[in-house]
Amino acid sequence: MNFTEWESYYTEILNKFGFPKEKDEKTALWLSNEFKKVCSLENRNDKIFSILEEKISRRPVVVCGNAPSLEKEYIAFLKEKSRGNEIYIAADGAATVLLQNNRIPDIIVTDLDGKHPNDAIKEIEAVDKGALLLVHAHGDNLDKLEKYLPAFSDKINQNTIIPTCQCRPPDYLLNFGGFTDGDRCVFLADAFNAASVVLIGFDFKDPSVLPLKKKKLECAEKLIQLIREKEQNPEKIRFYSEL
Ligand SMILES: Nc1ncnc2c1ncn2[C@@H]1O[C@H](COP(=O)(O)OP(=O)(O)OP(=O)(O)O)[C@@H](O)[C@H]1O
Ligand SMILES: Nc1nc2c(c(=O)[nH]1)N=C(CO)CN2
Repeated sequence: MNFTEWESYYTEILNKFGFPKEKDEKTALWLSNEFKKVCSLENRNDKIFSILEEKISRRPVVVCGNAPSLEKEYIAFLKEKSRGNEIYIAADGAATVLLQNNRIPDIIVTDLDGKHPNDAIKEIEAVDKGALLLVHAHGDNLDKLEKYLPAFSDKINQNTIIPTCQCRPPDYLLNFGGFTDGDRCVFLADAFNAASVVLIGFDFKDPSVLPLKKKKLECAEKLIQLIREKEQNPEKIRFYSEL
């Protein structure tokens, strides 16, 4: 979804959470400047788009959310449903769970704000092993970006680290739509025309989450539903429980 289409959903989310747009824009600009220091803007978006297209287009995709059910569903998916040719897109802390199960995610979508402090360290490890990292700027993660971005500095120039935001994107940043890391994985797969998307590790009724996370998960559920309704083929995006 491009920004023009995304903007009305974005405004609704800002109002729902009381997040100021200016704070999102400030972090996005900071991230843009970090990229400006080390790489040229010329042809950059073309390169990034072709990298993502090569990874995702016409491929079966497994999107991994980080609900407590993730590990069990991953093991069951591998045993019972996988054809062995899927690419894995992990939402933030889901990357840690995949790594613990000997799977390097192909792509990680993160705001570096996962529930375990170790998640960002594991994401750095996954990038060293070949994962692409979509690193997200929003109004409440500037501190995390400042802390962890230096660990990726040698990769910024190699198009392995792709900066994203939820506001209107400044130079270098991309916005495919979506809010939480998990639903943004689905927006990404949809933007690059995945052949199919299976979601594992999504539990919108998880009783263990705190109220703010619960509210964020409500948004994630609605946004995933929105993408599913836009899809001409209703079978294309399915939760594990629907397989
Ligand atoms: N029950 C759940 N608990 C946590 N995450 C879930 C759950 N169900 C789905 N998810 C998805 O997994 C993603 C990754 O969650 P994680 O807790 O690792 O990161 P997070 O940085 O806290 O997520 P976010 O910042 O997007 O809220 C979430 O963005 C959400 O979309
Ligand atoms: N400003 C702001 N934006 C967000 C936030 C957040 O806490 N603040 N959290 C998100 C997913 O957790 C996504 N976007």
